[in-house]
Parts: sequence; C-alpha cells; structure tokens
Amino acid sequence: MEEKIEKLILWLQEQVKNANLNGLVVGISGGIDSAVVAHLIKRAFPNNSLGVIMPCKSNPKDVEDAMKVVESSGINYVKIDLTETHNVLFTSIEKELKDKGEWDKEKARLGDANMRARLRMTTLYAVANNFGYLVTGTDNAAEWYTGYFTKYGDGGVDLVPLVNFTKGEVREMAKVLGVPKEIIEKAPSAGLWEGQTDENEMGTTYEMIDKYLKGEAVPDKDKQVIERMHRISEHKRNLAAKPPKF
Ligand SMILES: Nc1ncnc2c1ncn2[C@@H]1O[C@H](COP(=O)(O)OP(=O)(O)OC[C@H]2O[C@@H]([n+]3cccc(C(=O)O)c3)[C@H](O)[C@@H]2O)[C@@H](O)[C@H]1O
Ligand SMILES: Nc1ncnc2c1ncn2[C@@H]1O[C@H](COP(=O)(O)OP(=O)(O)OP(=O)(O)O)[C@@H](O)[C@H]1O
Ligand SMILES: [Mg+2]
Repeated sequence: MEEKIEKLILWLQEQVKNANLNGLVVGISGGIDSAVVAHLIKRAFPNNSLGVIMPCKSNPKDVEDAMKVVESSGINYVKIDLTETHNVLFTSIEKELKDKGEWDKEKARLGDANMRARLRMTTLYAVANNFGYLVTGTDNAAEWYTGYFTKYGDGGVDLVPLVNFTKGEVREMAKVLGVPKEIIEKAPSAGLWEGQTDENEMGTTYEMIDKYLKGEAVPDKDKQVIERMHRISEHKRNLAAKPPKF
C-alpha cells in the first residue's frame, strides 16, 4: 500500500503541473474518503493544499470529525457554512413550484439533498479559482461503479484519485496514512438527511460491491442491485449527451 500511495502522490503532482496550476483543494466531510484525500493532497502539496469544511444543515458531529481530519493531516482549512444559502435557494424554488401546483414533496427530498452536494461543488470551484487549485474528488471504485454520487455535485470534480480503490482498500490506505481510527470505523454516510447511511440507501453493502468488483461471487440479490445501479448511472460517468452534426 505504501508504494501505491507514493505513486498516487506523484500522479497528483503531475496533474497539477500539467494543468499549470498551483495545488489541490478537497471538501472535508468527516468521512473516510475525504479524510484519505486530505492526507494525500497535503503530502503531495504541503504548502498548496486546502480542505474546505461545508456544513449544510449537517449534524455538528460531522464538523467535529472533519476537524479531527484537519488535525491528523495538518492540512490548511477553511469552514464555510452553507445552511443559510441552501435555505434561501431551496425555499424560493419550493415557493415558485408550489404556486404552480407542481411541488412534489416526496421527490423534493432528493432534490434538496442533491442541492447540498451541488452547493459544495460550487463553493469548491470558487475557492479553487481563488488559489489556482484543482478540485479533488473523493469517489472510490464502489461509488464510481454504482454511480452513488450526485451528478455535478460531489461527482463534479477535476480529479478522482481513489477511483481504482475499493472501499476496503481505502480503509487500508487510511490506516497507513494515519487517519483517526474513529473516522475509519464509522458507517459511511452521505449525510444528506438525518440518519442516512450509504448501505441502507443502496440496499447492498460495500463489502458486496468490493467483492463484485474483484470478480468474486456475490449473492444474486446483491448482484442485481449493483448491476442495476451501474446501468442507470451510466450518464453520470460521461459528459453531456451531444447530437451528431445534422
Ligand atoms: N439516462 C439519463 N441520461 C442523462 N441524464 C440523466 C439520465 N437519467 C437521469 N439523468 C439526470 O440525472 C439526474 C439524477 O442524478 P442525480 O442528480 O445525481 O441524482 P440521483 O442519482 O437520483 O441521486 C444521487 C444519489 O447519490 C447519493 N449520494 C449523493 C451525494 C453524495 C453521496 C455520498 O456517498 O456521499 C451519495 C444520494 O444519496 C442519492 O442516492 C436526473 O435529475 C437527470 O437530470
Ligand atoms: N459537510 C461537508 N463538508 C465538506 N465536504 C463535504 C461535506 N459533506 C460531503 N462533502 C464532500 O462530498 C464527498 C462525498 O461524500 P462521501 O460521503 O461519499 O465521502 P466521505 O464522507 O468522505 O466518506 P464516507 O463515504 O465514508 O461517508 C466527501 O468526500 C466530501 O469531499
Ligand atoms: Mg460521508
């Protein structure tokens, strides 16, 4: 794993050099994926890396955990609270659609959640412009394959360094990098609504997705969930659809 980490760090340095920019920024959530990326970018660019903590109606525990990652990695950081911004934008959309009689409360929950991820993306790009940094994503192989991310939200990034690592490998990497134990052990969550966990929402587990990606046998029920998620999220892994020239 040490060797893979060294190669990843060189790769990160090369990407920034090729882009003619100065360094890297990442959103730090208090979860393991962003903890690993924060440690990696701090190692790649000790003086040109930044973590952004962006609570958005979030559980205060997430900010505490994000601060543990700031401490363990030693990364420079800034905290930008998006709660008020989200309120203003979301309630104005709600009002207009309600006035038209088109408000769907059920579907709105997902729209609300995805808006949090897209506001974070917008914030990261504003910060990246300011410093001349690239925006670093945190998706691992399991999330990328299943499309378990918000299109143009946490999926809207310049680099995805963890995309070839299963969740299990990300945990292994976290240990080597010195990510705090409690961050490594907590249940993965997008934190987009109270009590959300990735595995509850997906209907399968990272253990199963990792096995599937390694070509190992998984129960039929899990295989079907994974293959369906992959199929319906194909559009997220591509740029916008273009018609041919007529
Ligand atoms: N076939 C197609 N071709 C082109 N575009 C297509 C499309 N189908 C949908 N779309 C577009 O994509 C949109 C749906 O995609 P999207 O907006 O991403 O929304 P969606 O995939 O429905 O939801 C995002 C999922 O990712 C999870 N998530 C989000 C953020 C972070 C994390 C985490 O682990 O931390 C997890 C979240 O909990 C939720 O389950 C549609 O509204 C439509 O605009
Ligand atoms: N409150 C937040 N502040 C800053 N960035 C955030 C916040 N919430 C989410 N993000 C960004 O969105 C990314 C996607 O979230 P995701 O939950 O997949 O990763 P994670 O929280 O790092 O790890 P885990 O999957 O174990 O919860 C995060 O890695 C982080 O970059
Ligand atoms: Mg998370």
